[in-house]
Amino acid sequence: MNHTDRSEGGPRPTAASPSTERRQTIVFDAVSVVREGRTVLDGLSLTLTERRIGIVGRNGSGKSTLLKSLIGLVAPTEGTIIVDGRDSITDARAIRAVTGFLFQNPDNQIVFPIVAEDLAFGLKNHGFDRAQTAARVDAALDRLDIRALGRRRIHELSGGEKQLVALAGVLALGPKTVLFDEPTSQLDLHNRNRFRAVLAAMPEQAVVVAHDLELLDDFDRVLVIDAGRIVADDRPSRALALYRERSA
Ligand SMILES: Nc1ncnc2c1ncn2[C@@H]1O[C@H](COP(=O)(O)OP(=O)(O)OP(=O)(O)O)[C@@H](O)[C@H]1O
Repeated sequence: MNHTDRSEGGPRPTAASPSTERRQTIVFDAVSVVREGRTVLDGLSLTLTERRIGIVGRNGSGKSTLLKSLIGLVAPTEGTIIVDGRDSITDARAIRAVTGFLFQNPDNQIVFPIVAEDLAFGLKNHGFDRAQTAARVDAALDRLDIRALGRRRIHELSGGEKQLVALAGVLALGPKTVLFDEPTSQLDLHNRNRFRAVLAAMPEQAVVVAHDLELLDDFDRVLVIDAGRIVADDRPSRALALYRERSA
């Protein structure tokens, strides 16, 4: 699965220990994104340092664009985005080396048919040797309690299993931060609960775009975005109440 910046390689993550503090400071400075004459992000200025950051908003409000801009997949038309001192455009490779991205549809991230081979492909592309790769694949599958899926064919997995495999691929690279774009959109209640537990146990920083508002209940901070602007930035209870009110 094409979890982080495989195509460009980039510096290898230096530490993967889940016990160490892993988070980055993300600074949006007057960021606007204009696409085909439409303002998608409108003058965002934000500093994000928390471990759990949620982003909510109606369809088309700019949430995915915000996530993608953080790792240089979308360039600001105006302003800058700095992640741990690195510019999202000129230093995109370095940012992606420590910032994983989990797409809405895990099928988009599949490269190899067998789960373990697919995970190994991502690691080799990041410069890990054969022994390191095998150890990291095993550790990531163990961490999510999905070792049994290692030899399975990805296209035969359920949506929930694929989502967990995709996350294993991201975590195996040792990111500081993981960006999630609607991670539970395809999951049934059981797998949602499972994903929630996995997320709660992750020491890595997480920025999560979600329509599944319950997922964000115990987050540190929630941003409500509307037409490319932040209309609330608060603890979950307050931010989500405001979002529910605006959506009624
Ligand atoms: N490359 C592009 N060219 C033109 N318009 C774009 C482009 N990328 C995004 N947009 C538009 O920008 C707006 C915001 O898109 P974005 O995907 O960020 O929304 P979102 O909040 O993630 O929506 P959803 O909840 O539906 O996933 C949409 O109206 C979309 O059509």
